[in-house]
Amino acid sequence: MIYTVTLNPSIDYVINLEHLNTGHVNRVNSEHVYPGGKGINVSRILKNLGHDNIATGFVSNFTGDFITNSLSDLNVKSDFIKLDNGFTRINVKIKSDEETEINGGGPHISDEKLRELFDKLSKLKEEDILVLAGSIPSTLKEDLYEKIMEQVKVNNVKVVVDATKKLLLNVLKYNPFLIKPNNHELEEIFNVKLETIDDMITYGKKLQEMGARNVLISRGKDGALLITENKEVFISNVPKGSVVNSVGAGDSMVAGFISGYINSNSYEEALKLGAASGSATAFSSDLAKKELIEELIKKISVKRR
Ligand SMILES: Nc1ncnc2c1ncn2[C@@H]1O[C@H](COP(=O)(O)OP(=O)(O)OP(=O)(O)O)[C@@H](O)[C@H]1O
Ligand SMILES: O=P(O)(O)OC[C@@]1(O)O[C@H](CO)[C@@H](O)[C@@H]1O
Repeated sequence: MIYTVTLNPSIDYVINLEHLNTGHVNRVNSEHVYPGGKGINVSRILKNLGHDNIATGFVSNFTGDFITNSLSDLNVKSDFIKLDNGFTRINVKIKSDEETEINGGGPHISDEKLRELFDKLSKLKEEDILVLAGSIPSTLKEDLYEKIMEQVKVNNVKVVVDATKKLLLNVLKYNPFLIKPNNHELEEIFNVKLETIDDMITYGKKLQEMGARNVLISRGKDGALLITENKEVFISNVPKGSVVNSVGAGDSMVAGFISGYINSNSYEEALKLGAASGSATAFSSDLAKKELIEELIKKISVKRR
């Protein structure tokens, strides 16, 4: 089974407006709400691609109910721990001349509730895949992903981590199966400017030397590159299309990669399906549907470096 953990889910409130005038009242042209948070997005795309999975993490209050109800409507299995304080955050995504995001802080998670999560994860087995994705609420310690990995490593669970900075660096010693920084996160981690693909490969390989098995570097509209545990490097293009909403493109790429890998056992195919899924979400108002992913995969070309 595939499990996704979203410690800090969100309702994504996506609004479109001509132009954002800060300091004034703005009226939207259209508005949508989606269950959000990186792990939840991964779960939704996995389900769209035909993989049963279980989304877990913490939810709270009426906004948390929206998350669990929406996932149930979408036939995505979930097993969230309910908090009795605060509320699941609402993240505002403004689509205007540019994309602006305002992400909420999220509720406090007590030690007792954290223990419940650890209990759940202790039951995972070697054949399971665990996806740890997104930020952790500011009230939790930065070593949480590390602690989770330490626990599941005992059972040889394959772990995928999509997180930034210290959160990511700290888990590398537990040899995650896959990490997916974007090129900006890679720059931030090493405090460098990455001008060329070769630069990105050099720094991606450093993350491998620090313990990651496979490193997928997403580059937004410029595609992606993959450095595999077999020391191969693959580079993917992006298909042509108009961008509607790139929120969740990275999560879709992670889900597509996992799906491609499960289906074919080939890293090259995994990258293809990951790239098609990322672009399909960028070209959709909500997360990508299977039909568009299947159409776009025909336009993905992967080159070996
Ligand atoms: N504008 C775009 N046009 C076409 N494909 C895109 C675009 N943006 C993203 N993609 C596809 O999705 C993949 C992931 O996107 P990106 O690098 O933006 O991830 P991310 O920064 O993790 O995104 P997010 O945090 O919004 O989910 C890219 O590697 C690319 O394949
Ligand atoms: O605050 P975090 O956890 O870093 O990111 C949360 C978030 O921006 O990520 C997803 C897109 O990747 C959205 O669904 C969600 O609102």
